[in-house]
Amino acid sequence: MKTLIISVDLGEPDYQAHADEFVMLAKGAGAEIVASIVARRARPDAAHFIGSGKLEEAILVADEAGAEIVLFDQPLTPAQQRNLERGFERRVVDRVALILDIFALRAKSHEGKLQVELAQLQHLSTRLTRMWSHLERQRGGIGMRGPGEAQLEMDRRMIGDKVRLLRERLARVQRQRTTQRRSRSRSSTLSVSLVGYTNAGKSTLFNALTRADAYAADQLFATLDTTTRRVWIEGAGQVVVSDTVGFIRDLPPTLIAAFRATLEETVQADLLLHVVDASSPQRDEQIAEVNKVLADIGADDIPHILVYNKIDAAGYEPRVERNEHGTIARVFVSALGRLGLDGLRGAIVESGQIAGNNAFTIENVQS
Ligand SMILES: Nc1nc2c(ncn2[C@@H]2O[C@H](COP(=O)(O)OP(=O)(O)OP(=O)(O)O)[C@@H](O)[C@H]2O)c(=O)[nH]1
Ligand SMILES: [Mg+2]
Repeated sequence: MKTLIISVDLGEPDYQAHADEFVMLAKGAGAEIVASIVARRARPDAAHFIGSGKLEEAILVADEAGAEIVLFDQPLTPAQQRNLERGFERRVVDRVALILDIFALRAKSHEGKLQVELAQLQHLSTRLTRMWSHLERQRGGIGMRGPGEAQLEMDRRMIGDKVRLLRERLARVQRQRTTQRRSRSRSSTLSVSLVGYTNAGKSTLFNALTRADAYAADQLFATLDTTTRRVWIEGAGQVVVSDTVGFIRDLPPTLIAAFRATLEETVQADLLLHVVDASSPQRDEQIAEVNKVLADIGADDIPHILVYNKIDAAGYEPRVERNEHGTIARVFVSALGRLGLDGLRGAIVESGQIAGNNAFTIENVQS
């Protein structure tokens, strides 16, 4: 779809990196970018986010480029979105809706689809509610009780019903998953979750780690989400490795809420491999962002290793770094170039012994 991108430079030092990331998001959603516009502002305008002069300019650009849709690189208030749509006479999609859209595209499992749909409806319903309360102030005025109001009330009720239905279905799916997880944790297999910023290379690393032992019996976990595999690692035995959803700056709260159950699966892991794109200039900011979400879902006390990936592009050699206590803190690898993977396996074995022993003790106490 022919797309106009509007990004806003609010004077942040890493504006360019944010703008580049948004272009990646847009392309990920299937946008064909035919034009882009940068607006520089000290602070957002309440009505349109960008100033009215800039808006006029952007409308001209959109017309000339034949843009069918406008992607806006910021979260918009419902009023801003409405005003912009009126000006452009096109659909305007903000950063939050774009992220939700990509999740909808990518969701494969039944549960994932339900979670995204729930987040989308909740995003939509806040917009409806505000439109509604805006009208409510005018209630009683002559001519204000027309079909528009009835339509809104109907939309609102329908969304409410749908949200309730989705919640019930999700609860059912999640109960099943908890049962599966319990039977898994009863066996003393070590569970390792790959977490990290989106595009850090988690899936590539997941494939590199699991395909190396492709003979391992996948069928045992046929009922699990496709992103979990069982592999044999010399010294650790059977290890359950999970690839997880990537994190991103400004992850919409509705999405975190909807995905809480999936994310909480991470909390159940014995060991986290926090995958970092070592070649990104934004890597420290991305590490902080991931740590924030981990803390948010209560996973910040799980033993973890920072895996500096893409060393081929960053110019590092494979190596294993320990902290001042002698514990492995960072492992440098290239998932794509298959460098440093033995070092990583060794780190999993070593860290897994500490983490796994703890898990094992707790299980012994319980039984
Ligand atoms: N140069 C280089 N590129 C890599 C390496 N590992 C992964 N990539 C590339 O990085 C991109 C993202 O890789 P993914 O494995 O999809 O990243 P991810 O963390 O799973 O991303 P999300 O699923 O979006 O969160 C792909 O184009 C990979 O080919 C590496 O070691 N070196
Ligand atoms: Mg991935």
